Amino acid sequence: MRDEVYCGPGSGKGTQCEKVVAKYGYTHLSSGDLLRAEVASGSERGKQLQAIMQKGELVPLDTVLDMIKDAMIAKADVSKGYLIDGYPREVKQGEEFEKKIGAPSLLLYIDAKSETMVSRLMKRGETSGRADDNEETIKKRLDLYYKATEPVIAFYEGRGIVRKINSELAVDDVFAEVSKAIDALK
Ligand SMILES: Nc1nc2c(ncn2[C@@H]2O[C@H](COP(=O)(O)OP(=O)(O)OP(=O)(O)O)[C@@H](O)[C@H]2O)c(=O)[nH]1
Ligand SMILES: O=c1ccn([C@@H]2O[C@H](COP(=O)(O)OP(=O)(O)O)[C@@H](O)[C@H]2O)c(=O)[nH]1
Ligand SMILES: [Mg+2]
Repeated sequence: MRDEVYCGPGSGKGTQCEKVVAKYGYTHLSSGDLLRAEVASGSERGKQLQAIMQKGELVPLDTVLDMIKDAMIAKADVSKGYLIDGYPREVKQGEEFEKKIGAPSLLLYIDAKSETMVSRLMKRGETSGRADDNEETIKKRLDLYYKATEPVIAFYEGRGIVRKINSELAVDDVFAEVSKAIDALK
């Protein structure tokens, strides 16, 4: 079983994923976290990634797919299922994922207004230390989200696996809706 959590920057996907892992025990893979771990390692590849992420652009498709695939394989023996956070970022990435790995069973679309996403990220930026939590990069991330990433939702809507969840509510109320969507799979 494989779920994807999907939505704009700052909509709260990381927050909801943590709660899903605590309740359901899935293996959480955040493409953004995997990329940040590579940056933190100080490797040559990490330096190139940092430059892309600081600008709010997308890292090449194969790089991210390889990282996700390696992380999935590393957990294959013990995993109860995978929760993939913030991926695919563009339709082509989703197509490649299906060719190399498989099709997801549920797509959670955690939806918030763009003003909400911006204000959450600006607030998070006060303490996160993330190089991309600043006004200029947030604007680019949002633009790219609407241009490249939102079409991914339409792509999966055609398969009937999208569950849209309003994340303007308090965290626990959002999670109640997320839980319902996951329980409906069983
Ligand atoms: N009020 C409210 N705040 C939330 C909710 N979910 C997340 N937040 C806050 O919004 C900020 C962003 O949440 P994250 O879970 O880090 O967002 P994300 O979607 O993972 O964002 P990226 O890491 O940029 O992809 C955090 O500082 C949270 O405290 C929610 O449901 N309600
Ligand atoms: O599949 C991915 C996931 C992330 N990123 C890069 O990593 C950054 C942070 O991603 P994350 O999901 O952590 O945060 P978001 O942009 O959703 O706020 C993005 O802006 C991109 O530069 C990427 O290129 N491909
Ligand atoms: Mg996150």
